Amino acid sequence: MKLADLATAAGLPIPANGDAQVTGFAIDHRKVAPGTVFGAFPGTRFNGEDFIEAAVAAGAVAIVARPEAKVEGAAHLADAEPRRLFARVARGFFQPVPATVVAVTGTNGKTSTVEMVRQMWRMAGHSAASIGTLGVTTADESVSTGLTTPDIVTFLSNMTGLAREGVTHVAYEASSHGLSQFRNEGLRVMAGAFTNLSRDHLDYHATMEDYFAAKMRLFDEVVSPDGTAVLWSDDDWSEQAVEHARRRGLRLLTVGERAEGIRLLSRTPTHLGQVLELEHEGARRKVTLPLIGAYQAANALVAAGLVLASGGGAERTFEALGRLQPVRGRLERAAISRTGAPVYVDYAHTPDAIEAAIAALRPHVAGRLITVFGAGGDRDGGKRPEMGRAACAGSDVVIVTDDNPRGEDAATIRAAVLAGCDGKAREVGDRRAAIAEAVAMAGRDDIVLIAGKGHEQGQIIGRGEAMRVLPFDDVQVARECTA
Ligand SMILES: CC(=O)N[C@H]1[C@@H](OP(=O)(O)OP(=O)(O)OC[C@H]2O[C@@H](n3ccc(=O)[nH]c3=O)[C@H](O)[C@@H]2O)O[C@H](CO)[C@@H](O)[C@@H]1O[C@H](C)C(=O)N[C@@H](C)C(=O)N[C@H](CCC(=O)O)C(=O)O
Ligand SMILES: Nc1ncnc2c1ncn2[C@@H]1O[C@H](COP(=O)(O)OP(=O)(O)OP(=O)(O)O)[C@@H](O)[C@H]1O
Ligand SMILES: N[C@H](CCC[C@H](N)C(=O)O)C(=O)O
Ligand SMILES: [Mg+2]
Repeated sequence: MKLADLATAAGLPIPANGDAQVTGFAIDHRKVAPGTVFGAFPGTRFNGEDFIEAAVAAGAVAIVARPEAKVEGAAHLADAEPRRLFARVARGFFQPVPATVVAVTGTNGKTSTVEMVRQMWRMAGHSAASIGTLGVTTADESVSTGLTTPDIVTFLSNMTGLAREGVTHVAYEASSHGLSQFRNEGLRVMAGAFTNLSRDHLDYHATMEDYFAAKMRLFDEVVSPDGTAVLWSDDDWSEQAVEHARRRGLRLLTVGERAEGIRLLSRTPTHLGQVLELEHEGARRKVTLPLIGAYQAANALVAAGLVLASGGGAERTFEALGRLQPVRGRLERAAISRTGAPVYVDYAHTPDAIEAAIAALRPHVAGRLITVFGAGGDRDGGKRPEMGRAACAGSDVVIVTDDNPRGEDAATIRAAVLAGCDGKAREVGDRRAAIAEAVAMAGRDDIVLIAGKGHEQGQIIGRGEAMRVLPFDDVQVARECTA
């Protein structure tokens, strides 16, 4: 593909070396080969502009960078927001892409929702994939990418790879980091969903308003102008999210108790799931969801909204809700203790999520709810006491332990969590010992909740060069402790 063609498609003037063949795209200069378009972005640790010379020496034919960057020996594709321009230029190169793409943003529920959308599309006979925290998941396999939102080159090449394998439908998770760094765009997004907003990542975003604004880029810019916004209606931020979608002229599909699109009339927990009464386009429906918890009902309904917004028929879509499979590490029943207490593993790692996970289990607890959790290092420190408060308010016994201390002192993190606990929690730093203690004390009527790591396979210790990942899997450890 010629550089001139890509420039024209991106609405740019044709560069002097427009005849150059483009062979690939890179945002890391170490991945530049002859014919690469290199994106040079100022980042949090490095300034990519420092590597422009090296990229040109390695054969880059064009550099996407801010106007003030110094570029010699290659075309300078300039924009004040070079990450956005990079996505726009790359979209011409990464072809084909799946025809039906939808995205989900929100503090909690993204992974669950994209996975449910994938399952429902598959039930409708489509070749579907999801991309997010669990990696790239298709009907056959799940391949981890390390981050929730991979970098833009990985994102677009995954899309092309999936399209070449025949995948026609993709649901992806749009994290606030990903959205603010333009890591996931460059293709037509038919619908976008908003699940909720609550405290997280205030180490990266200055205020909740900034955090919300980052998420709203999904409706302001990423979803196609003729697309649909699917909005959970019952969150404190829902109305403002509706405003963003409306201002952009997107079609609206609200979902929830206060919604007009898919209205949740009632929700009745059963032993293994819940019965939902819904109203959609004037028709009342009863759905038996084989998953517990209000939060899983919310995610399932938002998923249904996305399936409808991408062309799914109502009958089939609502019927599919009854056949959803559990999402890994989200209220996953990992084991039953020797006394008969169920042990659940959940990925709750924000105050709101801990509250939601506890609320999901409460109707099923006859005795005590025993919660084991910790907070991650090198992440928003302010959420720690709030997580402690949420856990202690809703549980009968709380054990505070470690969860990926990363570059921080684990005891200091635990102390910050315990500061929200009013002396109600005990502290067991070693996560395996903490889980063992919870399981050992659980009687027949009790339930154990192990929160924070969900599907994760390791305990991250140290930072930078010193970082190590010690194998750790809450589900497996729960099984070992109950064996
Ligand atoms: C804070 C943050 O989000 N950083 C992400 C960001 O890095 P950055 O742009 O700041 O990169 P940088 O290291 O400062 O380098 C700047 C530029 O120079 C380039 N460079 C750098 C060094 C070099 O030798 N040569 C070179 O070309 C880099 O490729 C980069 O383009 O862009 C990188 C590529 O897209 C990401 O890998 C990186 O994620 C880091 C590793 C990370 O830990 N991110 C987490 C916080 C994250 O994004 N998490 C969210 C999920 C959060 C949630 O919803 O809970 C996610 O979406 O995964
Ligand atoms: N709709 C929801 N409302 C409140 N809490 C939720 C909701 N959905 C999920 N949660 C909580 O958040 C946890 C993580 O869910 P999930 O992985 O689907 O979210 P995510 O948005 O992908 O998270 P991350 O930002 O880490 O990628 C769940 O285990 C649960 O505790
Ligand atoms: N996407 C989230 C995952 C957090 C998971 C939790 N186990 C932790 O390490 O805090 C983050 O990177 O902030
Ligand atoms: Mg996720």
